[in-house]
Amino acid sequence: MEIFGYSGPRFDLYRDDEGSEPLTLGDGPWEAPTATAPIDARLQIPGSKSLTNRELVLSALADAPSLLRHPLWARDTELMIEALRQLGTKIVEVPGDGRFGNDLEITPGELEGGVSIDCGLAGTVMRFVPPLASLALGPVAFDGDEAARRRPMKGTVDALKALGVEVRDDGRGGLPFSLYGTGEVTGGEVTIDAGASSQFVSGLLMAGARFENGLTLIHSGDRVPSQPHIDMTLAALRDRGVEIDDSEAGMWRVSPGSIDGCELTIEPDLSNAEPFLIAAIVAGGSVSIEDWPATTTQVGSHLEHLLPLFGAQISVADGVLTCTVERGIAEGAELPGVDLDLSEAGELAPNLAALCGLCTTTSRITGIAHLRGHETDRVAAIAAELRGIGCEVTELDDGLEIVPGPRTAHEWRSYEDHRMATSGAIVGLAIEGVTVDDIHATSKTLPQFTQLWQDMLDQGTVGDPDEGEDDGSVDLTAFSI
Ligand SMILES: O=C(O)C1=C[C@@H](OP(=O)(O)O)[C@@H](O)[C@H](O)C1
Ligand SMILES: C=C(OP(=O)(O)O)C(=O)O
Repeated sequence: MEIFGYSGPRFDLYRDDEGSEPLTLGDGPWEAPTATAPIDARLQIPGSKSLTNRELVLSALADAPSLLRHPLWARDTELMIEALRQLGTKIVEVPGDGRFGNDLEITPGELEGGVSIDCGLAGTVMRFVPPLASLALGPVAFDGDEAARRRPMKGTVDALKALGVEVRDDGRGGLPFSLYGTGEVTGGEVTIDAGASSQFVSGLLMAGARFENGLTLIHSGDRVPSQPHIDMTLAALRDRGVEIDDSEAGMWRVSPGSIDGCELTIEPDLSNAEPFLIAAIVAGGSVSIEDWPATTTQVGSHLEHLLPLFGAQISVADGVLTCTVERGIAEGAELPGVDLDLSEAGELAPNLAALCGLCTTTSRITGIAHLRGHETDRVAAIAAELRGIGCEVTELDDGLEIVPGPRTAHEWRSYEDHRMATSGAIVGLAIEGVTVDDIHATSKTLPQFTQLWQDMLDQGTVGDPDEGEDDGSVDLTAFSI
């Protein structure tokens, strides 16, 4: 096969049509369980996708080995591991404490081309790996799922071209494309429009430290979304000894220099905790998440102030966050709608929108125009699926207006999007007869989703005499994608 001049072996990860293992989880629609009583559950959530994939990239760019404990094992992170291995990084699984699968030992190597990278549908792979691959010697081809070819890539591609890296593509600025690294990048100043994704900025900044003159990245255009994700990148770089000046809005200066190796434990994915915490609001009762970090760069921590807008009480004690409501929606609680600007926390929008669809008055979610370039056009997908359960939904320029409706049974579509799949599970708690067409989409970041969901419901209900007999723990190492 050939991708813009690159011809060599093609990736075969996760591709049924090319002889890889068939995917097993989502055969046919999944019947979303309905809540029959308030829940009382305590859960462990596997590692953060955003932290795992940043630390993998930084470990590959570092000048010494790193150890990542509790990395996320899911499609997005396995694609990242495979991409970095192909580019010359040694990544070895080592036994961890057994809770979340193996840990990872990463030894950076000379970056080498002559490979083809499967980005799947992972924004972090398609936006973080090309800047790193521009430091390799030789051609590197990039492609991904059909849906990935529709995701914006222009910020990354334009920046690499402006930095003098030879990129061959069809001019759309999307996948597929090939780049031809010479083993070094001079660096310097480059201006891009990062309005479509913060990941353009994050990917360039991480590799920028390794450019000969570092990188001064300037954003021109409307506001960059997902600022907390950029802050996460800056923090991860600084923790590894990289100097960055971000004192001027829309400009980041990364000084050239080495990136330290390190040992660290990946926090649980707080955005993946979201549907479980929302389940308490829908079913009633409480859901607790273990190992909730006291301080974090994860945008999922915004749930601590977002969920109270829906009547939840949030408490954190001894590293456990608990979301409690006195009366759940499924028990008849009537929640007024909300007005939310989610420009910083777009990744939380699909599940919150599902909750808005179960409120009793109109909600507006704004600041999410860029979600049209996520795994699917999430603005359109949320609108279509909420209409399916009887809501009246208007697509706004940068968001959605949701007028709740009669809560009718519906086959909720996932659109290959993990967060669309989990939002179907949320509405299913309150509406009998909801099925999710492809719950397997959750394998992108949480292959254990259905088991954890069922476990949450089985753990015992408030006032249940059997509560406590089963600790309800799910073996998080037992599932693979
Ligand atoms: O850098 C990251 O890890 C992410 C950045 C955000 O991307 P966008 O800025 O494209 O929304 C977020 O939505 C995505 O889930 C993860
Ligand atoms: C937008 C998301 O993913 P990605 O990292 O693929 O952009 C997401 O997880 O909500």
